Amino acid sequence: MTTEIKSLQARRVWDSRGNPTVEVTVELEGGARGRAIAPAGASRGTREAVDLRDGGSRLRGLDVQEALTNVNGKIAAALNGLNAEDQAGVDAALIALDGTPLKSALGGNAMVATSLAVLHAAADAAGAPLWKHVAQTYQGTASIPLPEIQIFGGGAHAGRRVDVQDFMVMVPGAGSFDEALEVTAEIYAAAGAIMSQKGRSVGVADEGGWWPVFDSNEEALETLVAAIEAAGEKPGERVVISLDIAASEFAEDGRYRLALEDRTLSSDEMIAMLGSWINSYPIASIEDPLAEDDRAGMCAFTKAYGDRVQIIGDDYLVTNAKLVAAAAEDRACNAVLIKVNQAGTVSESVETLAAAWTAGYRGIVSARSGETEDVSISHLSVGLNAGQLKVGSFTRSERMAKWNECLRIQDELGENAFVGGAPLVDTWWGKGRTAGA
Ligand SMILES: O=C(O)[C@@H](CO)OP(=O)(O)O
Ligand SMILES: [Mg+2]
Repeated sequence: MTTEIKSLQARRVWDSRGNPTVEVTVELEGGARGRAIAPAGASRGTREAVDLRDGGSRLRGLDVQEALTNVNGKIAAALNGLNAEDQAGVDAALIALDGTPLKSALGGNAMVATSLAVLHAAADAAGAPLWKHVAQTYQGTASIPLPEIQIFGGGAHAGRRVDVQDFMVMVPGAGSFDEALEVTAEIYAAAGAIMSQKGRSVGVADEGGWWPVFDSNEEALETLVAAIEAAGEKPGERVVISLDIAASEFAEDGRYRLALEDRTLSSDEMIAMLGSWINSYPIASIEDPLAEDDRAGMCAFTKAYGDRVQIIGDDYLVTNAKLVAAAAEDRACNAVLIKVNQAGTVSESVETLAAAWTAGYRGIVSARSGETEDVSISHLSVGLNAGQLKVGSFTRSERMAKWNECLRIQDELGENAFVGGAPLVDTWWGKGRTAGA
C-alpha cells in the first residue's frame, strides 16, 4: 500500500464549549485515511502554540476560517507526496512552513489536526489501531495509563468560582483501568450527593467535574475527602488526590490573588499554603503550583515537596522539550503534562516525553478543557507508554469517549498492561506502600 499523502481536507467542526475548531482528513495514495480534530484550552500558557482565530465580532472572534484555508492551501501543497509513515518528516515540513516560534503563521489548531490526522492515516495504512502503530513507531511497548479524573472543576473552567482549577482523584491501588474508573465513578456520585445535601448542586464545569460552590478553596478539598470516604474508601489508601492549581491564572505581578478568599499571597506564602494542604490531605500530585514565570517559586516548591508529591509542569513547560531540559537543570517539577496542541505536532510532543524520561521526569498525556469526540490522546497515552492520562470527568461525552476508548484498548492488551500505581511509587503513596504502611 502506498503511503504518500494524496490530499488534505479541512472542515469546521464544534467543540464541547460550542466553539468552532479544525478537523482535518488526510487521504494517502493507497486509499488509507486518517482524521483528527484540534482541541482548545482555556487556561493557556503564554509559551504554547497559538490557535489561529478570526471572525471579528462573529463567533466572538473564535472562528477558524484562516486555519482551514491554510490546511486546504499551503499545508496541502507542502505535504502532498510526503510519506505519512515518516511522521518526523511530515512534522518537520509543517514546522518549516510555519516558521514562527509559536505556530502563529499556520495556526497551532491547523498544525495539530494535520499532524494527528497523518498519524491516523499511517496507522490505517499499516492496518493497526492507533495505539499499536504509535508503540511500533516510537518505542515498542504499550501500557494502559493510570487515569486522573476530575471531581470538582474550578478556575477558568468554572467562571473562576474557586481559584484552584482541578480537584481530581487517582486510584493507584486499582488492579485494572476498569476498576479505577469504577472507584472514581462512586466518588464522583458521592461528591454530587454531598453537594445536593448542602443545597449546592448546580451542574458541572467545563470538564464535567461538579460546579464548585464552596466558601474557600480548602472546603473543596474537605468535600473531596468526604466524598472519597462516602464512597467507602480510606483516603490515601487506594485513592489519592491530585490538584491542578493552574496558578498562572491568578498570578498578578508576582503575587497570587485568591479571589474567593479575598487575599493575596506572596510566592513563599503560596508555597506554605500548598505545603499545609499536602500535610493535611492525601495529595500525591500537584500541577502548576506556581505561575509559569515564577521560576524561583517552582524551584523552591520542588525542593521542599518533590520527594513526596508528583509536581507537574503544564503552563510552566508547555510540552516543550527544551523547557523540560531547562527545568531538569533547575530541579523544578518532576513531571510534565503532554498536550499535543500545546506543542503543535505529534513529533514535538514525543520529543518532550523523551526529554522527560531522560531527566527522570514522568509524563502525563492530557486533554484540553475544550474537547471533542476525538480519542487520539487515549491511543497516544497507551502507545507512548506514558503511564498517566488526564481527561476531565464523567457526565460529559467528549471526556467519556476517551475513558471508554481506554477500556476497549484494555480489552485488546489485557489487564496486565495497566500500570496501576507505578507512576506514583516515588511519591509518599508508593513509599508508604513499600514500607508496608
Ligand atoms: O490546565 C489544564 O491542565 C487543562 C486541562 O484541565 O486546561 P486547559 O485546556 O483549559 O488549559
Ligand atoms: Mg493544567
